[in-house]
This record gives sequence, structure tokens and C-alpha cells, in this order.
Amino acid sequence: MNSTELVKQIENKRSFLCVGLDTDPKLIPSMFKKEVDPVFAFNKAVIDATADFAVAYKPNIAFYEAFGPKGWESLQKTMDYIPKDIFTIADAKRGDIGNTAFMYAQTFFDPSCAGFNFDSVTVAPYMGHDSVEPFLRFEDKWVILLALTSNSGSHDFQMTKSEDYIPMYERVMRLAQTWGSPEEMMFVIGATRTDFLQKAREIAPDNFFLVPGVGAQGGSLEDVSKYAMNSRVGLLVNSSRGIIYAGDNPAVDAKREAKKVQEEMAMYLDEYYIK
Ligand SMILES: O=C(O)c1cc(=O)[nH]c(=O)n1[C@@H]1O[C@H](COP(=O)(O)O)[C@@H](O)[C@H]1O
Repeated sequence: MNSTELVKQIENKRSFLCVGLDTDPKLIPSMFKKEVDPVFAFNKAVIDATADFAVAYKPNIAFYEAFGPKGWESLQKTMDYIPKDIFTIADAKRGDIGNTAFMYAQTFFDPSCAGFNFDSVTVAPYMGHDSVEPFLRFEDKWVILLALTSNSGSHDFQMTKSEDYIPMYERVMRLAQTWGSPEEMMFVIGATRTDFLQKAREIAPDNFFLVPGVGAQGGSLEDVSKYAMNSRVGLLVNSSRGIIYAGDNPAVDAKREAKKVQEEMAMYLDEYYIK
């Protein structure tokens, strides 16, 4: 999916919500446990309940690969079920030398390999340009590069400053913009880092940000909208547990939560979105 299609979807749905499909078999409500594939049955119910309010789905790959072939099959069925006009993110946080990175890129982007046709993959920048470039070879596919993450460990490396006082996350964002255009590269900026959202937007005015950390991790949707929205919205805000585990019945509970977030987003679009 290209950025024009993504922005159009955001404007039509008045939403920049990404629903995270972090489906833990232990947390699936009992009504799904009797199904042949409980993970897929649950995801299907969540997708049915939230597709009107979400512009993206982000299956976190860890929750699927932990269960081997069965997990990959649940992921495949989930991907096949997601409506084709909704943006998809393989949250895999990959990063390796070039030829290996290309295999990872094929896994998620090339339907003739593993069978997936994701729009984007999360990638760790630590190994540098040649570990990211292979993901950029695919047309209308996106790299979502970790910049400033939502966890407390983000202080360990991302916030550290070199002799020129530039923090590592800023160095990542500036250099990565020489590797790929805003049409193919997004940055992860945690919603829990509202103090840095404005700065991040200054560093990368045109890139989309994937912003996890609202909902269960407590980030403020209003601050994210206020400080990081750009003239093409430029935001995908993820919530996983806060939506998918909102209650025992996704048709009611996940729907209620997704709708609530979407309505709040519509309000912030009215307030902060200036084309
Ligand atoms: O890349 C991510 O999506 C990500 C980056 C980050 O900085 N923090 C973060 O929480 N995530 C992911 O976003 C999701 C957050 O889930 P909830 O806290 O349940 O909404 C998980 O899948 C995390 O792996």
C-alpha cells in the first residue's frame, strides 16, 4: 500500500488506529478455546469487531512463531482474513547482514515465499544501512525502523549522547532518512515518550510514525496527536491489549474500545490535522 492510499483510508475512517494482534493463547476467552484454531478464531472475531475503526493491523510475530507451524498457520489465516484495504504490519523487529535481511524481507513481503504479503515490517537499525536496504527493494512496502521505543530500556542506548551531544535515536532518524524516502520508511516512536514527540517530528517532518504505548502502557493519545501529527496525519497509533483483551466477547468489548479510540482520534483530527 502506498502513502496516498493510507492517508485516504485515515481520512475516510477518521481514524489512525492500528490494532495489535498480540494473541496469547493463554489469554483467549474460553468461548474460542473449543475451536480447531483458537488463535485464528479469536483474531477473526477481533477483526470483525474492529475493521470499521482501524486503518492497520499489527500481528506481533513473536506470538505466532512461538508455536511453530501451528502459529505460522494461524498467522497466515489471519493475514488472509484482514480486509485488503487495511494496512498490515509484521511486527518482527528484524535486523541482520544483507543477504540474511533479504530473506527476512522475502518472508514478509513476497507472497511466493512464506505466503505472506505484509505492507511493512518493523526493523531494528543497530546493524546499519546494509541491514535495512534489502527491505527497501520491494515496491509499495515499508520499513518501520525502531527509533525511540516505549520501554524503560530505551534509555540504555537510544537516549545516550555522543561527543556532539546528539542522542542515538536522533542519529538513527537523521541517517535513516538518507537510506529511504518517507514513502517507504516510518519510525517507531513510543507514546510513552511524549516529551520527545515534538523533537522527533522536527527531525523527521514527513515520515509516518508508528506509535505504540497508548492503552496498556499509558501513553496519551492527545499528546501524540498534538505534538506529532503532520500535514498527511503521519501517525499510526497502536493499541494491542487495551483493545483485544477488553473483555470476554470481542464483538462487544473490542468493538467498544476500538470505537472509543476512533472517536477520540476523530476529535484530534478535527483539532490538529491541518492539510
Ligand atoms: O514496534 C512496536 O510495535 C513496539 C515498539 C515499542 O517501542 N513498544 C511497543 O510496545 N511495541 C509493540 O507494540 C505493542 C504494544 O502492545 P500493548 O502495550 O498491549 O498496546 C507490542 O506488540 C509491542 O511489541
